[in-house]
Amino acid sequence: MKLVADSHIPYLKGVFEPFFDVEYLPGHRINQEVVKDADVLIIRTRTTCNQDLLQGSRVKFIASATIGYDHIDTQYCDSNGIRWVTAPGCNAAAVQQWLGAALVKWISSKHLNPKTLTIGIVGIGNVGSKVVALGNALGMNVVCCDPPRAERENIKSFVDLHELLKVSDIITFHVPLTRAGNYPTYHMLSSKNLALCKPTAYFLNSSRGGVVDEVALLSYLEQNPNVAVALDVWENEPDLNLELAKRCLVATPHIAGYSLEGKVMATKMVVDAVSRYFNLGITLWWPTPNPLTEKQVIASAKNILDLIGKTYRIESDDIRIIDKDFEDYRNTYNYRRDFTGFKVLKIEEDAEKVGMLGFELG
Ligand SMILES: NC(=O)C1=CN([C@@H]2O[C@H](COP(=O)(O)OP(=O)(O)OC[C@H]3O[C@@H](n4cnc5c(N)ncnc54)[C@H](O)[C@@H]3O)[C@@H](O)[C@H]2O)C=CC1
Ligand SMILES: O=C(O)C(=O)[C@H](O)COP(=O)(O)O
Repeated sequence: MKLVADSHIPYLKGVFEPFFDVEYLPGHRINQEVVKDADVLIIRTRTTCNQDLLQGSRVKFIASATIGYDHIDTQYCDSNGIRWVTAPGCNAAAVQQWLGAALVKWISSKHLNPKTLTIGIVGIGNVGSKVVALGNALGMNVVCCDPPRAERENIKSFVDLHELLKVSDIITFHVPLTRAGNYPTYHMLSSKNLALCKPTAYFLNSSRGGVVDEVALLSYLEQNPNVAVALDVWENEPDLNLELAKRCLVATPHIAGYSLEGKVMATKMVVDAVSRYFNLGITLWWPTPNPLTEKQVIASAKNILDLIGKTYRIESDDIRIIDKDFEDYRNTYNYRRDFTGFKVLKIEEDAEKVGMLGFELG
């Protein structure tokens, strides 16, 4: 059997060679020709798995080493007997850290007190829940919107999107990109919705580019100079809306999820999934040596904001200073450690909140 894998999934090489003919290719080069005699695909966001790619192939199993799956035509797969899986939650802590670092940058540049701010979180899944914890740890007023969950779980404390947009100082999106269903997210930050927001708000998007209408956001920014924006995801990656990027406080090339922990976990989840599906007997797989066994040590921090800043300087990933193109930067990224990769020896304030964010205190 043949397995085709994205060559930029770390720690995968060697794992499946005893069981399959394995071919590694950059995600965008996994095309119909390559896939036609493949049985398994292990992919990232860079391979669009739809009828064009899959029709006439032998593929029966697709594992994506990602949280999001808008690059998979799930309907086509389901109706053609192709099983597909993802890696839910794998890099949620990395996105939480990106968000934290983007908040630190805004709060410190404006000399704000986090305790006076309301954070509106859209999408309370694996990532959104970690952002709730972050907001709570910073003493913010936290407002949540997730209509699918509110409906399914009868949650009364969630508000609707319009309400969230009106009351929030910080508005952050953690939803899948969807164009159909009862609650589509495509362009949910539209010019109509922007008009409801405070003219001093901070908008953050680390979910998918299409969630924000970039044309509407740019024009809103031009009319509201006190608005701030942090974007990690873009409508036409890797082609950027450079005008919008120029006006952002934070502009990064889709690396919010790029922690060492997130990447190891994503690979582990796809390895386990392929092993289970094909009964390969690979159990308790971790890379050897496991790069996560050693934590990085932070000797001391003043408070949570200082601690976050010590784990990640988001400026270093700014699209306007990096000397590589978008995809090259991602493909050669030096995966950072997220909060779970740090041990904190001493913190002057907020010690009781450190554990809430996944740090080890010791
Ligand atoms: N920038 C990056 O590197 C990364 C981006 N992502 C993106 O973040 C998204 C969210 O990730 P997770 O939290 O792990 O996904 P998740 O599936 O755990 O949670 C998504 C939540 O959004 C909710 N939702 C769906 N439609 C909604 C709507 N119209 N309004 C409000 N809420 C809605 C769902 O009910 C669910 O609770 C992923 O789908 C992915 O596209 C994920 C990881 C890394
Ligand atoms: O997990 C997701 O969803 C993401 O957006 C990833 O962080 C992006 O990862 P790649 O598959 O593009 O490496």
